[in-house]
Amino acid sequence: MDTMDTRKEEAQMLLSRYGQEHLLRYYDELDDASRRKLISGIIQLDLQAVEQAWQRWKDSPAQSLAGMELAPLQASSWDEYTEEERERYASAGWSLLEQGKVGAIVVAGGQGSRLGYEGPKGAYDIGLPSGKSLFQLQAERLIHLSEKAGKPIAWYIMTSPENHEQTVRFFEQHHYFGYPREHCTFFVQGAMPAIDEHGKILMSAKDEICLAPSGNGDCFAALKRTGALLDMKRRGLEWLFYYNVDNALVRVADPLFIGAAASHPFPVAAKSVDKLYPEEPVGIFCYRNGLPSVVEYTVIPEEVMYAKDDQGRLLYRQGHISIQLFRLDFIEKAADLNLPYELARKKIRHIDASGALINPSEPNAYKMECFVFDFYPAAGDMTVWKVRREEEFAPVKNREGDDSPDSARLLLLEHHRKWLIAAGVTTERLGDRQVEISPLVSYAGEGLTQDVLRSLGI
Ligand SMILES: CC(=O)N[C@H]1[C@@H](OP(=O)(O)OP(=O)(O)OC[C@H]2O[C@@H](n3ccc(=O)[nH]c3=O)[C@H](O)[C@@H]2O)O[C@H](CO)[C@@H](O)[C@@H]1O
Repeated sequence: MDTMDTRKEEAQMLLSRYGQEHLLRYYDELDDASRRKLISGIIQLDLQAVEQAWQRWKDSPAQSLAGMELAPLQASSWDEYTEEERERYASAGWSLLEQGKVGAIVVAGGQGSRLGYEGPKGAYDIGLPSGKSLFQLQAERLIHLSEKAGKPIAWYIMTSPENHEQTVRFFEQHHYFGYPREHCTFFVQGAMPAIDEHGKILMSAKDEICLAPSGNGDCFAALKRTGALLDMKRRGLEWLFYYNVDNALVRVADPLFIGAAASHPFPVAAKSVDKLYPEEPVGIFCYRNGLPSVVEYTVIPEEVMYAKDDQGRLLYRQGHISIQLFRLDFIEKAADLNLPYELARKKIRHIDASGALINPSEPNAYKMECFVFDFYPAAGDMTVWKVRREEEFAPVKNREGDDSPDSARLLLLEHHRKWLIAAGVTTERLGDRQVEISPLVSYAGEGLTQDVLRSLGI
């Protein structure tokens, strides 16, 4: 028996243990190169994890809440602190930045399918007068802080197998937006197979398994696998600022947040906003069996979604905006935790048993993802600060309407208008002009002197 046959037999045995033999359905039709490709794709699958996720889902789709005691998580607001306290936190944050102890990680491996954009989401131009992409806005905010701090901020960019090359090329084409290249680390997350309604793994071609990025919860394990975690340790980082690629207003590496988190004993801190309405598509912060958690918006049961407190406000109103700080010792532990995979119903292109391509217009199968917030319980407890939505949260998720490029652009421009008014510019002088202020000029509205305003043509 030649080696190819042996490898096929190995794959067959493995597959039959998990009821996935159909993946070899086309094997005999394939040429040698395709056979090799298919077998190596099969060998790399974590079939046990697929099986576990499927069983869990089948037994109880809203599994995460079964048998759990739920309680709301209260968030503090910056407004509850005195000016003095806020200054103390901000200066603690600056001190950590000046010592180079804070890095930033952007999770940018997602597919952006709701936006209907094929490229990496961070490359998206939301139509600002400057034409800056989301990545550029983030890079310039970090550059601004690191110049003030006099220390570089190590920036880690998580991509997925399907958008890695495009992402790196985008950065190269734009000369890293002026970011010092040696402080920019790209690392690739993992992928998991898509499955159908019966838990069977789908194929995207006769020699190819249908894979999708395995969720942002892979970030810490991927940091470890790729050596990026070692890089963090070498640099002496103590905290990592985590954020979604799609928030046009994110205050990357916010010194106030860093200082506040570092002044508390917990290894995880997060920002939240008050939910606008019960069905708003954001996860909700809560305690589950006494541990800090997030219930994702896709699985919030109605009785939780609409529950009110005695003042008539939403009981579970702290919306998760995916802005976190993680202490490095926590990340090291988290990198070895196996988070459960959740199933998400999506439109997935694949081939059927006859080899015909299925290109669905409605969700037809499941992707498997693990979520970063599933690490929160492991922290024991965490601090959450409520921030002003109009200052820090402008997500770009949908093609149009709420949470779209248009809504994010308007929020950002409105925010900058407020900065100008706070700097003394009258509304008469501004008129209906839309002025965009470069993050290189101002990080959060500071520094808008008369000279700067003149240079902006105001
Ligand atoms: C799972 C998760 O985080 N959900 C949060 C996410 O929802 P949302 O529905 O946006 O979650 P997505 O999983 O689509 O994406 C969140 C972020 O994770 C990245 N990503 C996603 C999948 C993947 O395999 N790899 C990867 O890097 C995406 O590029 C994006 O930056 O943001 C909302 C705020 O805007 C929060 O209220 C949700 O609780």
